[in-house]
Amino acid sequence: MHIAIVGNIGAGKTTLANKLAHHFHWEVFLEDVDHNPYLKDFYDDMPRWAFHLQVYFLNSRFRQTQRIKTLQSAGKGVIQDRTIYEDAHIFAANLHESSLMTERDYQNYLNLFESMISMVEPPDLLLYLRADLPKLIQQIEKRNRDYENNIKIEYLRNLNDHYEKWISSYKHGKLLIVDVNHLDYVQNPEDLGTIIDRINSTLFGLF
Ligand SMILES: Nc1ncnc2c1ncn2[C@@H]1O[C@H](COP(=O)(O)OP(=O)(O)O)[C@@H](O)[C@H]1O
Ligand SMILES: Nc1ncnc2c1ncn2[C@H]1C[C@H](O)[C@@H](COP(=O)(O)O)O1
Repeated sequence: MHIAIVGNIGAGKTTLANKLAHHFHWEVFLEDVDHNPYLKDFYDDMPRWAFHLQVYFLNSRFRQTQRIKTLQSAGKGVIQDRTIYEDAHIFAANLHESSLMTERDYQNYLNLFESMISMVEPPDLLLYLRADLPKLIQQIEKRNRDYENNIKIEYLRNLNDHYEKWISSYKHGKLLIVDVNHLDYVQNPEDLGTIIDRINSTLFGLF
């Protein structure tokens, strides 16, 4: 079983991924953020580092999908924090549309993505955490990563627009949309329970 959690920056993916992995006793696959050699530079100068960062994320995410495949073949359950689909359909697409990545770099990136995606298996469940801008901003501030302090509201809004468009056309498998605007699964166990019930219901038809 493979559940992938998707959503904008600060939506609560990592927090939920850890909680679900603990609940189901499954392995968790998180993003390569702390050791990412481009992320800080990217936030300082997006046009300069957009292509480098996208190639880095694409490769690290692809390697992750191959490790997930191996675990799944061994009958293990996996929770994944963010997917390779988001790199291309959300982040790279947004950078290109915002003129922060050149046409030449974007086409080069897309060709690479197309070569890789044929070897990627979609998750059994895609769990989209939908959050409005105030919630995202509040949680990005709460997390307080220094390089994210200057993220523009416009950037988050554009990403949210891309998420909504992508989710509305997602056809690779089961999809569960959870509105997290009024959920606090950090403080309230009932809120986590509600999400787990919805996952069980979508995946296994329980409840
Ligand atoms: N539903 C929630 N309610 C309250 N706080 C949350 C919730 N989800 C996440 N947080 C907090 O918001 C911050 C960002 O969450 P995180 O899981 O790192 O988001 P993401 O991985 O989507 O970027 C963390 O400090 C986390 O504890
Ligand atoms: N593909 C990406 N392009 C640009 N930025 C990205 C990409 N994937 C992740 N990120 C950024 C967004 C955040 O600053 C960190 C971690 O993501 P988070 O949603 O907080 O888990 O990396």
